[in-house]
Amino acid sequence: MTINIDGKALADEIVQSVADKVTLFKQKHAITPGLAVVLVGDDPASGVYVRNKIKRSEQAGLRSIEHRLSAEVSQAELDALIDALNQDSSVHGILVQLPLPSHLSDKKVIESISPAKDVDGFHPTNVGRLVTGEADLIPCTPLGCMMMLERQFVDLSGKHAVVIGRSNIVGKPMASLLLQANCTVTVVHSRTQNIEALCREADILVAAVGKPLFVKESWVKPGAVVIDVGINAIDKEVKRKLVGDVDYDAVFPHVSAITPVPGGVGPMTIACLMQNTLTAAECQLANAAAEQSLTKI
Ligand SMILES: NC(=O)C1=CN([C@@H]2O[C@H](COP(=O)(O)OP(=O)(O)OC[C@H]3O[C@@H](n4cnc5c(N)ncnc54)[C@H](OP(=O)(O)O)[C@@H]3O)[C@@H](O)[C@H]2O)C=CC1
Ligand SMILES: Nc1nc(=O)c2c([nH]1)NC[C@@H]1CN(c3ccc(C(=O)N[C@@H](CCC(=O)O)C(=O)O)cc3)C=[N+]21
Ligand SMILES: [Mg+2]
Repeated sequence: MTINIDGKALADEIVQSVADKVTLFKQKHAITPGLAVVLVGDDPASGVYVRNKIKRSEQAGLRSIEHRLSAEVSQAELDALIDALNQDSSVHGILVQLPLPSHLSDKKVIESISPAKDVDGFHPTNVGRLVTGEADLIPCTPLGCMMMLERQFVDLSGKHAVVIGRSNIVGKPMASLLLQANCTVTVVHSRTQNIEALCREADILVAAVGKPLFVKESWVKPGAVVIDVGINAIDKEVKRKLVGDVDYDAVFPHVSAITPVPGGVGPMTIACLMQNTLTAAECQLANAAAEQSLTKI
């Protein structure tokens, strides 16, 4: 019997546990953790994502602040906004929705966010800490995938994990976390030879390709656990439909567990964003307290 890994249900649990911790945090410090989301332009696909973020922030008891900028905003204007958010002590987390329009630099923006407020975990400082295993802020999508895997396995140690995709936001951090969890990790990408055979070796297969229904049943080892990160909008009889990078129906009978799309990794990403916002607020308060006690000496 194959298990459908219900990301929505697990996300509900995580958001509830964040909400409980936020209640305690507010009682103790009289501060509400704040998350600032910056959206440039109006990409229709980001609409649902942003609505879900706002809904989840409310459930978690966080303050969510939105900044919607025109698609024509200049790099200097965007830099000024991020600077202001870095300075604003009521903002604990900053997320700039990527990718940005082509006249703006993703890299420049990522590097301008204070590492302490970088709830995406994309700043080079946080990427370095992730690789050395000492990160507080871990990229939300890979973190959500790890939580689902940890539910599925007693121990990830020694499992062969194959990650399809090597982007900075999903594939690379995912590979780092799996390695940290003592998996043997293979990363495959568009230049990989014999990709199907490599994937068929996987005990854990993580697909982050961005190609609808890319992974077929012949790509999976019987009994494998499959995590489908892909979110691809396809048009089906006028209605927009979301499908993953994995051909769920074809793969399902052969594997021991698989995440659906929608309702899998997506909701977990947002739940982890809530958790990272609380973590960021906790770390900022602890750092402020440490600085205070230093100035007293
Ligand atoms: N559920 C969630 O919360 C999130 C979902 N996503 C979704 O995950 C998917 C991946 O996102 P992201 O990592 O940003 O995508 P990118 O486009 O940045 O990266 C895709 C990766 O897949 C590889 N790839 C592309 N084509 C092939 C191929 N034919 N064979 C093998 N490898 C290939 C690329 O290889 P190369 O490097 O050689 O070009 C690249 O490394 C998308 O569908 C995205 O929408 C993304 C973020 C969050
Ligand atoms: N700085 C930055 N950080 C990100 O984390 C980031 C980003 N930019 N840019 C875009 C991608 C994509 N992404 C998604 C998160 C949740 C869902 C999600 O909740 N999906 C729901 C369904 C949504 C629907 O119904 O359309 C699901 O899969 O069930 C989708 C996509 C985060 N990203
Ligand atoms: Mg760009």
